Amino acid sequence: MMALQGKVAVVTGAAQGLGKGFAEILLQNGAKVALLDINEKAGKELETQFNEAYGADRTHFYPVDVSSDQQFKDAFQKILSKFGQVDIFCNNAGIINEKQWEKTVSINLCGVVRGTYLALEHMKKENGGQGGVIVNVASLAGLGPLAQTPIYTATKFGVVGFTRALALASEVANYGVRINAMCPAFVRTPLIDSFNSEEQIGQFMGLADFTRSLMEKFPSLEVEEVSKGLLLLVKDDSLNGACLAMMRDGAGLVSFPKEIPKTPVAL
Ligand SMILES: NC(=O)C1=CN([C@@H]2O[C@H](COP(=O)(O)OP(=O)(O)OC[C@H]3O[C@@H](n4cnc5c(N)ncnc54)[C@H](O)[C@@H]3O)[C@@H](O)[C@H]2O)C=CC1
Ligand SMILES: CCCCCC(=O)/C=C/C=C\C=C\C=C\[C@@H](O)[C@@H](O)CCCC(=O)O
Repeated sequence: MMALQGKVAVVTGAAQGLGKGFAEILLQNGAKVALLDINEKAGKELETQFNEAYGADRTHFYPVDVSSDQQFKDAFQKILSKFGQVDIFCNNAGIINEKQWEKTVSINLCGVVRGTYLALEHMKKENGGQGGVIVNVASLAGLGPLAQTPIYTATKFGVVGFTRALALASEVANYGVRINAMCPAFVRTPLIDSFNSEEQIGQFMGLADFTRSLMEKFPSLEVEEVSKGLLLLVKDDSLNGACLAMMRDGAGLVSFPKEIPKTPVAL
């Protein structure tokens, strides 16, 4: 089990919702945490709140839009200057916007790739790094489709595929870095109200009742429950390439088939 005392973590989308919960559980377990978010006001307020609760200088906020390569790189350098190292990197920032779908891809998928490559470059043993762990936040919609949000679904499938491929690369090439994904069902944060917003859902607003019925099948989780899942993926040294599915009736590591199950067809 990885001990978190003295480790340095980075969490994107940390100003509210799941990111805030992830940052807090890492602080509670002894890590120092760099908070990254596009929302400067909420981020700075959270920095003050966390430093008061967990000790001065345990947390620092960096304003970053994860769709900007430059902002991400600049912030990473500043984090290294302040904290000296990065051991844990949680790519959590994500949005739902089916109308501005290229923006959604740039944040939800490209943002995860940007953060992961920055972290990997620093952590990889072949670069003289100390190893570490990366956790990418996908969704249950990265394992099965959410009809109302095809672009969001595509980005989350992308996060799962990217995480699994890179985890395999890390194992084969011995990077010394573990890369895992989280796939929670609905979680009580401001994001779940998106299904009712024409601005975010656009042409798929007619499917709101379909999402509502899915929410009855998968009742909302609390941020604190999902945060325990992050802690498991960070601490358990045996987990690389793991996808943790989380639902109200239980959490579990997803078993992916070694062979593709298929029904034969005549060609
Ligand atoms: N709430 C839910 O039901 C579920 C959420 N997720 C995923 O969890 C992650 C976090 O979502 P929530 O906390 O629910 O959402 P949220 O909307 O409450 O928080 C998202 C945070 O990300 C920040 N953010 C947005 N765009 C950004 C950008 N370009 N650069 C940096 N920060 C940015 C926001 O300012 C906000 O602080 C997302 O990746 C989401 O897809 C996964 C499954 C379920
Ligand atoms: C519109 C609000 C979205 C909030 C953010 C989010 O990512 C929430 C996802 C929640 C659930 C997605 C579920 C998708 C499920 C289906 O594809 C289903 O077939 C998966 C089956 C899993 C099972 O074991 O039953």
